[in-house]
Amino acid sequence: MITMAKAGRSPVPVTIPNIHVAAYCYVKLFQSHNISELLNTPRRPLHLPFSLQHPLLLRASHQFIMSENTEASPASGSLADRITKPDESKPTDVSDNTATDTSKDGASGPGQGSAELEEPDYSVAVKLSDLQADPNNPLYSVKSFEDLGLDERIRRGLSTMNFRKPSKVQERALPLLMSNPAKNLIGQSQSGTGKTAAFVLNVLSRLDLSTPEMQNSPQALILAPTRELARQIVGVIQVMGQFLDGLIIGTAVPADSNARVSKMECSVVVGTPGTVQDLIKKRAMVPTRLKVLVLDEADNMLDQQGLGDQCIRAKAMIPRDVQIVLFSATFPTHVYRYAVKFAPEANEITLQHEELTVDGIKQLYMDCGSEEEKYQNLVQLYGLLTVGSSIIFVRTRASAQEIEKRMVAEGHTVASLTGGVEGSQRDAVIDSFRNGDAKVLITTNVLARGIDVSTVSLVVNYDVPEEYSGGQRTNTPDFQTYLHRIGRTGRFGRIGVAITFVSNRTEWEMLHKIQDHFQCTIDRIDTSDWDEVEEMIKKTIKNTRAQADFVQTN
Ligand SMILES: Nc1ncnc2c1ncn2[C@@H]1O[C@H](COP(=O)(O)OP(=O)(O)OP(=O)(O)O)[C@@H](O)[C@H]1O
Repeated sequence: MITMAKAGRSPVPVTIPNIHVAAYCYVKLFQSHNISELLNTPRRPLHLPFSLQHPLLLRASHQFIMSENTEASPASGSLADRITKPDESKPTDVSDNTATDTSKDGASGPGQGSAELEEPDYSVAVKLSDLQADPNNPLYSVKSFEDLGLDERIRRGLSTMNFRKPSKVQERALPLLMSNPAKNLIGQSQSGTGKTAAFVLNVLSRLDLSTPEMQNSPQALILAPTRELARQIVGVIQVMGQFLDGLIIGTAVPADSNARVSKMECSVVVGTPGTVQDLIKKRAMVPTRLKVLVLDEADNMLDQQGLGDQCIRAKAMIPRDVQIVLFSATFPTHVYRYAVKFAPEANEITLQHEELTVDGIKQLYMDCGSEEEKYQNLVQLYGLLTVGSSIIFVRTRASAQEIEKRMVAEGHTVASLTGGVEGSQRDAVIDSFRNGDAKVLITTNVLARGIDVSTVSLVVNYDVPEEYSGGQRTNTPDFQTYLHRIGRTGRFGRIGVAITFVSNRTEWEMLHKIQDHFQCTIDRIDTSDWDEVEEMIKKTIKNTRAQADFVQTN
């Protein structure tokens, strides 16, 4: 039996004969978008005898979704119906996916169920503690940070960050990482589930800060694909390690053209592979005391078409017996085969690609009749983009600049960040996005990975992410980049919306391949009624779980 309570009223009993009927109702609620309300207002609780995350309910719901999807025909008037001609558009500009960019330290190319349940006023308060108590959730753990054997000073750092319980990847990875003798690790977990803390906690636990000499000797090296991600990791270490006396952190990212090379006299170095290699060559960094090498976004870092060469060369310059730690949300087969060689005899935490999408991210797509209609739809969405913060991903640097220019000229406040600008300018843009001064950021794949800004409630894929070969588009979806891009929202149990624009048959087909690959549902937004579109998206992104100050309760 399911009992529902409306604010100020007694619970209304609704008899649900079995889990399948409950699942049907659940799915229908989800599809009618009432789920955002269900998950929304804590003042109007819906009491369920089992959690919305109950494994049986989820499995049965999934079966309903799958069966409905296989029966469903494309929405009438949708792009699938309209398009008869192949795409004739061709790229005219360098993308931030190309090898040219990666060599510059940029990221690689990158219902209705039961009538009773239809009540739109009902809602469930889902707290982080509920998510962390559900064995099927990636944030679940049975252990505490104390159980994981972390130093008390490090746990104090975690407390200041309001980390109460580890996530699944932290709980599983930390004992493997911290055991002695140290073993290599290949770790995979969904976006926004706390991989950074997993490797930072291991690094901090392994440092010897007993003498000034050791404090000034790099003992851990963390490599990331972009300066923005490297700087973000430095920020995490600073807060997590704030009670460790003598901890010195060095940032090794490309300097502006006229800047002097600085010496890495620090205990931990975080940087991009090309710059670290340069520093070692110039003896500005002495790697002899390194104990740990971490590659964040490891599949991107080891991809032979991207940063692979630089990482191999950097590894060749450091002691052979370092612990090698590789983390990412994605490990495509061809990179995984290489990763096991890069990190021999590693312990492994891996996932199937069907397990990779994050439940809190509502995936949608929008039919756009043309490239110009994409722009017009983006402008229509502007009010929603600024409810929280949003990131708009485009294919090329030129289109990022062009869209920014047009929107600014029309009086909208937007910023853009691409690999084509100097470091300090990039730092200023990302910092203003992080502190909320800039709420709409137009970017390329350079920011697709790792960037953690909890206020991001909306991601727009202005272009479907696509694989490149020899600098040319291949009409093949870039599954990994899609997942990383949408993962900029829905961080650590929050809720977000990801909208992908499709303007031709090729893009529509790529989107369907993405849906099949991840076995997820990407719903079409009907743009014939913008008020309804706005209402639906607003409900989700105004959800309590979408808020930046998402309260964590025990
Ligand atoms: N145990 C925890 N309790 C509460 N919040 C946490 C915990 N671990 C991590 N977080 C927060 O979760 C957010 C996402 O973490 P993080 O950036 O490490 O994710 P990730 O798994 O590396 O994601 P991505 O694959 O996108 O790089 C961060 O804001 C982080 O502060």
